[in-house]
Amino acid sequence: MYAPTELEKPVTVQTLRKMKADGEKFITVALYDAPMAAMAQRTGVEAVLVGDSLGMTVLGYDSTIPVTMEQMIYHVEAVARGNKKSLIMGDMPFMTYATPEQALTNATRIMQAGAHMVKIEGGAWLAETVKILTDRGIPVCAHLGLTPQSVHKLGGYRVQGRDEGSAGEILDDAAQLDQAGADLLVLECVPASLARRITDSVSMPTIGIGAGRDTDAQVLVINDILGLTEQPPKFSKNFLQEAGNIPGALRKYAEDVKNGVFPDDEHTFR
Ligand SMILES: Nc1nc(=O)c2c([nH]1)NC[C@@H]1CN(c3ccc(C(=O)N[C@@H](CCC(=O)O)C(=O)O)cc3)CN21
Ligand SMILES: CC(C)C(=O)C(=O)O
Ligand SMILES: [Mg+2]
Repeated sequence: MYAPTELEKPVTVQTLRKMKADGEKFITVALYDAPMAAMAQRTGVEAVLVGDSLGMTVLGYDSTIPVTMEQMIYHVEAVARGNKKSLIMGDMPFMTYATPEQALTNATRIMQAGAHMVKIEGGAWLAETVKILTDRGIPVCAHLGLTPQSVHKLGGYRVQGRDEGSAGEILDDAAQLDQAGADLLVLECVPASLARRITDSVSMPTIGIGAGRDTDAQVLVINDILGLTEQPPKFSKNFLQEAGNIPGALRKYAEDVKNGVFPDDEHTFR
């Protein structure tokens, strides 16, 4: 059984690719401040995501749509000060990567704030942007399935890819983003079988949230791990309840992912 320990050296994209090849799960947490980022480093969390979910979890908005570049930069800087070992990913806010030119300008600012990678939501339409960013040395994490910045187009925070047609589309999007040079792929709220098919078919590591246990990694929002969310998504789990304290909750989440215990059936869509 795996027990988490402090990260010894900085985690890179290459570290995560090797873990995929070796079949070792890696841990990701979406978090927003220096002390939590430091705790993640001490707990061996390989990647931290400064998510635009901060609009909902920290700032009190109803969606991620109002989040600005200035807010993302403020929180990326805080996380980068608190953590010198995890791979730091920064979400690009709504409409800041609508064109490749906007994506270049805005990704530059996220990287200069201390991120090691940017994350963008969308499918094949982003392939050109992924190529332009990665060719210029900016690693990219793609994000498919439930893409919260499109909540008004999707009609709510709903499971995606349940019928054969939409599943095929997501599979095709993943292939095109992989081909374009994306470094990682978040799969959110998709059936476990689809996440597994994608994970087996792309070269980049996949990170699941509500995507079953067969992705290369898992991510959860720290507020959900710590039971701070009023109406938490079904796929999330309050680890503070069993652990009793905050470091213990983070450790339990990391252990359960590494040991293939989380997510179980209760936290998985079929
Ligand atoms: N605290 C928090 N956790 C998150 O995981 C998260 C955020 N905030 N904010 C940004 C997005 C929004 N996310 C969400 C929000 C709600 C559901 C949700 O309520 N889903 C339904 C499933 C509906 C269905 O079955 O189709 C659920 O009951 O979980 C899912 C993802 C994920 N992200
Ligand atoms: C839930 C994760 C994947 C995210 O995009 C965020 O925290 O903003
Ligand atoms: Mg996000």
